[in-house]
Amino acid sequence: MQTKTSMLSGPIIRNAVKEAFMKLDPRVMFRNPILFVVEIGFIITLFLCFFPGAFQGSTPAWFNIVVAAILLVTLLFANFAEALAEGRGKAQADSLKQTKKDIVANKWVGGEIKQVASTDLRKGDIVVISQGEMIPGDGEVIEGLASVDESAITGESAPVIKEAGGDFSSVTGGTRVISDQIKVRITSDPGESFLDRMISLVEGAKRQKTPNEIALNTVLISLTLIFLIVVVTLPFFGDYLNIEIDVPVLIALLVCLIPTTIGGLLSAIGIAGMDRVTRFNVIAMSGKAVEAAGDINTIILDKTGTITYGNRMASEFIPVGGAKQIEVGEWAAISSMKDETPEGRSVLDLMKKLELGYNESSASGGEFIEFKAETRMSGIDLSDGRKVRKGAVDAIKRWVAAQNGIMPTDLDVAADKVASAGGTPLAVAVDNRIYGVIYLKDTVKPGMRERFDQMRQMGIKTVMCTGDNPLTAATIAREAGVDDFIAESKPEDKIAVIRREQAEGKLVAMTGDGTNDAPALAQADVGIAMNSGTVAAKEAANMVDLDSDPSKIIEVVAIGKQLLMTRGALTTFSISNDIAKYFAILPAMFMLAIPEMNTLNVMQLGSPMSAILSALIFNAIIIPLLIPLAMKGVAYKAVSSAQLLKRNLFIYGLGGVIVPFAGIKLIDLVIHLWV
Ligand SMILES: Nc1ncnc2c1ncn2[C@@H]1O[C@H](COP(=O)(O)OP(=O)(O)OP(=O)(O)O)[C@@H](O)[C@H]1O
Ligand SMILES: [K+]
Ligand SMILES: [Mg+2]
Repeated sequence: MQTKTSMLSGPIIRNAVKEAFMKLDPRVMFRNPILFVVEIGFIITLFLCFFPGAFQGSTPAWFNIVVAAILLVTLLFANFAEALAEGRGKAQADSLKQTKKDIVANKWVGGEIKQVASTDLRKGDIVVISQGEMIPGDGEVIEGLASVDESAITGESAPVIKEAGGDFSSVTGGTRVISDQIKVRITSDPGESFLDRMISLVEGAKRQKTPNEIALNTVLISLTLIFLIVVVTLPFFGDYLNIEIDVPVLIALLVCLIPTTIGGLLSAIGIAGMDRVTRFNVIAMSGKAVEAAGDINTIILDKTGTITYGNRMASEFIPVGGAKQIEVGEWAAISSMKDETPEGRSVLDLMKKLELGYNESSASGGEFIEFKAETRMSGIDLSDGRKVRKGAVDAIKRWVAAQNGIMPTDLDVAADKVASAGGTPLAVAVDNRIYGVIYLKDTVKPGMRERFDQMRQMGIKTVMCTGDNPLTAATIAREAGVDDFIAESKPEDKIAVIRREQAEGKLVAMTGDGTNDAPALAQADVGIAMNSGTVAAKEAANMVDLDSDPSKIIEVVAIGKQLLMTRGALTTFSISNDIAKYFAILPAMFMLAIPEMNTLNVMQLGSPMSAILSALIFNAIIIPLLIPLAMKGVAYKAVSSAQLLKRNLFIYGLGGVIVPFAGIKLIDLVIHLWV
């Protein structure tokens, strides 16, 4: 993202203060029933400030004024928390909007270029973009190759190559072509582009409560209702016992008992969680996706490029069946002349490094066979009829066997040697003869084992899916420390793994970038597409990683977990707080009516009135005090959910009881000087 808005910049705070007042509008307040109850309490006490005797109460006017003031401040604090969380998103949206300028697009109509406004482009339109021009909308390159500056979207200044066909064909509106020319088919209608979606997401325009949030809200509202009923019926008991209970005191009791703390912070926690993902350069299409990430049981990972660096480089030609090393190199090179994959290019690099030559002209007139994940082979059909292939050893064996070829006895030994070192063996064959093996070297990224250990401690299973052979897969799986692996898998096998896990009731996350990953990305509960990937992948996924770093899935899960933990911790804290306040206020209430009941004053508070006001003040100031925690998230540790629950219940449950006792006592010591 272009702007990394700091957490608390001046304008954001100023704006949040203003918003806090605007949100007092009952029509806005109504959406948060807990705070709405507080607002009604405020209105009643405000009325009592002017007509203290209206409900035959005996509390003095000054007491009513102070209660009304504290209630107002409580509302403002809660509104401020939400506005602050929203503010950062708005600031980001503003800078994105600047990227989204209306420009003139060169539309390709019937072989001619027509200039139209970018806002008039529709799905299916073809546009031509040349060096220096802005790409007018999201689309897919259908012709040509260009380097594109995507820094406006990704914040990454290095240009990326976009070309027709393959996994690097998608372009985003608002990015700039910095060399060459491409023809692009537009894939989104006005207002529905990636940038549009990003803006409305960070702006919170589309922010909907997630199912988890709705469930928690329902519990909190039920609690509020129960306390409301309890408090409303109290005066009747009072009448029966001949005790007069004043309305402002009842309101103070109610506000202290209902979960105002979590009610005030709940939406801030949700917004901040999404914001953390955004700052991490991942665009989540919904809050639900972020939460689902926190509940993930299984992560499906690619081997190449995710667990390993993925720059698989040819490092050795190993001859088999009596062939010579130069022959292996020669055929490997010929099969790679038009193979634009990193693997293919590395074969030609190795030839240069070994100073081996080959007859390039023998390929002329031949038909190149592109690498496909389905066939796991690439090569060329020469004009003289010979067919040259390189590819996964089992795939080449099958291809050669189909032509009644013979298997060199030392082939498996050579392949296994490469595979057991964690490398990928590619067999090289011409028609029915296998010449040897190319050793593709790849390295496991550092720190993977620690990350997978953490995942395991969190109770998450990691499954590596790879098109590679079982031995290579096993070696890398062991080295990286994943729980399980699937070798020789075709793209459709990924979707099968996901379905199998989901059938066991598990939530599954995966990353992908190709069009053939799209169904699996859609099937997964959390699908993270790489920004460099195809339009299909990005549309199927519910998150897009702007940095195109597939291993980020691990952090996204951590952020989701942290969001759920923060919500749980603050809910626990809020509810145990309310219990503590009960012990401060209830005795005070009865003492106010029957001064002889001093034994009830367990907290030894100064006077009944200062007890009530202290509890109410504490109830208000705990909200801003917890804003940093709500926004930053609780400290995160990789342990199982059960352990987490125990730990959080202990810290936030016990803390939630102790902190208000201490806080209320402290406030009472100060205000008792006057009250
Ligand atoms: N350029 C290529 N030419 C021929 N065969 C290749 C080429 N690239 C890869 N292969 C073979 O095809 C197999 C599948 O490749 P693919 O890229 O689909 O999966 P992978 O990279 O091994 O696994 P992952 O899913 O972890 O990325 C590889 O294991 C390799 O044996
Ligand atoms: K409360
Ligand atoms: Mg791959």
